[in-house]
Amino acid sequence: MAKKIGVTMEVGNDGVAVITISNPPVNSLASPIISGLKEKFQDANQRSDIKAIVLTGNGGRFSGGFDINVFQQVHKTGDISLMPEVSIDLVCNLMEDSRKPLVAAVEGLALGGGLELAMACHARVAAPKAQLGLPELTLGVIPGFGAFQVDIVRGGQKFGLVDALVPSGELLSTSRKWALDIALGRKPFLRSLHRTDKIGSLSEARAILKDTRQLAKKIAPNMPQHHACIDVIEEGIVHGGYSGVLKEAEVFKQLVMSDTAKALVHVFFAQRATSKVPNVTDVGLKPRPMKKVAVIGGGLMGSGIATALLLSNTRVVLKEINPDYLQKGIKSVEANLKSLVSRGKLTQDKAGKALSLLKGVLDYAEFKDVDMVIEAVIENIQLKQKIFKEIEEICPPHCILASNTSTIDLNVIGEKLTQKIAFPAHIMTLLEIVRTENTSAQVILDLMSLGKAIKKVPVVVGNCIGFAVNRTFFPYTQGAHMLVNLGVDLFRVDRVITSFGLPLGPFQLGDLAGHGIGMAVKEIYAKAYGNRMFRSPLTELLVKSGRNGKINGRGYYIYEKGSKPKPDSSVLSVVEESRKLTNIMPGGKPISVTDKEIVEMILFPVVNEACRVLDEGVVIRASDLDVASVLGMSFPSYRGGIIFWADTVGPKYIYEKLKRLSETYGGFFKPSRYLEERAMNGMRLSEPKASSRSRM
Ligand SMILES: CCCCCCCCCCCCC[C@H](O)CC(=O)SCCNC(=O)CCNC(=O)[C@H](O)C(C)(C)COP(=O)(O)OP(=O)(O)OC[C@H]1O[C@@H](n2cnc3c(N)ncnc32)[C@H](O)[C@@H]1OP(=O)(O)O
Repeated sequence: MAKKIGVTMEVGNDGVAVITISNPPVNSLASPIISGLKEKFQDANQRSDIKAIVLTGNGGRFSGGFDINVFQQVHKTGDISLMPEVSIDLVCNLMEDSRKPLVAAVEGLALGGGLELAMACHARVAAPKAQLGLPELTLGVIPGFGAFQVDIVRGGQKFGLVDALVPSGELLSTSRKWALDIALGRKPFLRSLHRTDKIGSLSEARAILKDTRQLAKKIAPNMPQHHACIDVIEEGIVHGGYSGVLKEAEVFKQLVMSDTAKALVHVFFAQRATSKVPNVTDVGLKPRPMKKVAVIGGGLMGSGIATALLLSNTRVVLKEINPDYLQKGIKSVEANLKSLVSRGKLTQDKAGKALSLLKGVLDYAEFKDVDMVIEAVIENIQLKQKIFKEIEEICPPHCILASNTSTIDLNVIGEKLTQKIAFPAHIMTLLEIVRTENTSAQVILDLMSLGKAIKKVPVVVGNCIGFAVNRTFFPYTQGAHMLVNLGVDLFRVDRVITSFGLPLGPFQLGDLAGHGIGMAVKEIYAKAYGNRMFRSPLTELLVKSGRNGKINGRGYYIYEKGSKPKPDSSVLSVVEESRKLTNIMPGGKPISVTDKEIVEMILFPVVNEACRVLDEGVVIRASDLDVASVLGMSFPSYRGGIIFWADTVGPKYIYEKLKRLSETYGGFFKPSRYLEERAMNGMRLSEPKASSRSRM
């Protein structure tokens, strides 16, 4: 059924006009909605039978904000005129300065422009679970409907953003009465843009703005929108609310066209596109409920997976090999839940309920009626094969057998099985659901549904060593090791990469993950991708010197409780030993590189491997790999993800740079066929492939 888009107005016998926004699923402020609002507000202000106005949203949601599809159109066409020039006309003239009182009845959510419309009203009545927010910064823009000109931009009744909280069933009636009370002078007729009672002196304001500018420089050095917010707030404080709204519209227009906005809007839609899997989500299948799930292995990953499942109200059977390990695993789950409670993310009551769904076992007796088994033991192929062979005899036919492996080829784990199996890999925000040629569409759908239930972002990927993320990023650490063996300071490498936007540089990341893991899987990668790997002895030497990483307080950095990691200068002797063994410094002298070259020598090989991932069809679409790089490797979202960023830099430039580097430093930098083809033909890396070669 076609969705109903528009703005309606119903006038009651009480003389109150209820104006309702309708644009499923989130009542976004698309062009027809904005013109409909202008028409209804004009009409309501002219009609003598209307004393007051209530604004609300259809379907239990007020409004999810301005239509982000318009941003995407502007980015595709470069035509900024697609953006409505409405701030002053709609928000100021027709709402703020309306002769008749306007009350917002807010249910569900009021985000971005949705919240700004509510703020332009003369009062706001909300239902208890309403979500209020200004997420524009996450899209690379700023609120463009005057939010920053209202002197209360924080949520909740306490700060005056919401005047009353009432149960959903009383929302409209309370809002109507509130609007009438304002019309009859029984409640104040407050125009936000005119309010200055909460603004201090100019000097006080300027001091706060100065500190805020310092903070913005620190937390968002690479993004313009945070600094732009401060500029428009200052404009409003110094020159008044109306000037501030005009400044917002002007700055909004500039930011919409910024690279940051293009990247963040791309990631917004890319993340939602991952839910669309051809021949899985478009063939009428329904996901099956996962009522009871077994987790084998109560270590860091197993207990984390068990915790996520329990929080989604799933019964969990946690199996370990002996009572000590089992007790440790259960304690880890308890600690995970306790940490959520202490951080205010979970009530004590819900934590108790979640824990009541957990059962620890030492054998497979409880596996007879499980809907799924997730193996989360150490990365040992024989052990994994043995476990799956054992449980295949016991589990019911419909049961999904899954592994948490982040590296091992699934066909190898499952080679001794007769059953069809599927394997979700790493559980973080990103959930790579890895499919083999044996995995049915139904199982994929079940896993996608379970992934969403445990608040992850599922991305369906093909089967190869490292799957999508770890495969794409294996050159990340190796490029850094090459630079250090070429004489570049390792702490400088980390600083440059964090300045680029990754939260941790490659060396600090290695400390965090633990260097033992890297060594355990090194041979698996060498067997699969050896012809293009840089083999560095640095990790082995580091571990041999007693430095396993954060886990034992020392790696490349020193880790002391309560303080930030400190570079460990004593590690440089280990680095020197590695440099002697690799002996790759030209003429025995350290190379001289710029910061830009450090970024290129580390991330261009990653782009190169990403091209091979696209070429082999390991992902359905390039934007899935962007999402996977952002959520799985913390690649900066404001650069759009690994492929989006590479297309911004330019495939030809990357290809030529890699070609020159490979002539100097060897096969690690050798451009892939996919990259060469696209560079030579002037094609973007994200353009879908013509051929259908795929691992899916
Ligand atoms: C000549 C030119 C002059 C120019 C001058 C400029 C003047 C200014 C004019 C513009 C003023 C701008 C005003 C405002 O300040 C700017 C904004 O409002 S920006 C948008 C702010 N809102 C958001 O960021 C919210 C984004 N959405 C979400 O966070 C979530 O979707 C949700 C709302 C919390 C709902 O979450 P879920 O229930 O999980 O659902 P999904 O996320 O899967 O979404 C479902 C479906 O809806 C689509 N969608 C969601 N939000 C929007 C949106 N704001 N616009 C369009 N579409 C939206 C989403 O893509 C999904 O679609 P599907 O995948 O199902 O097709």
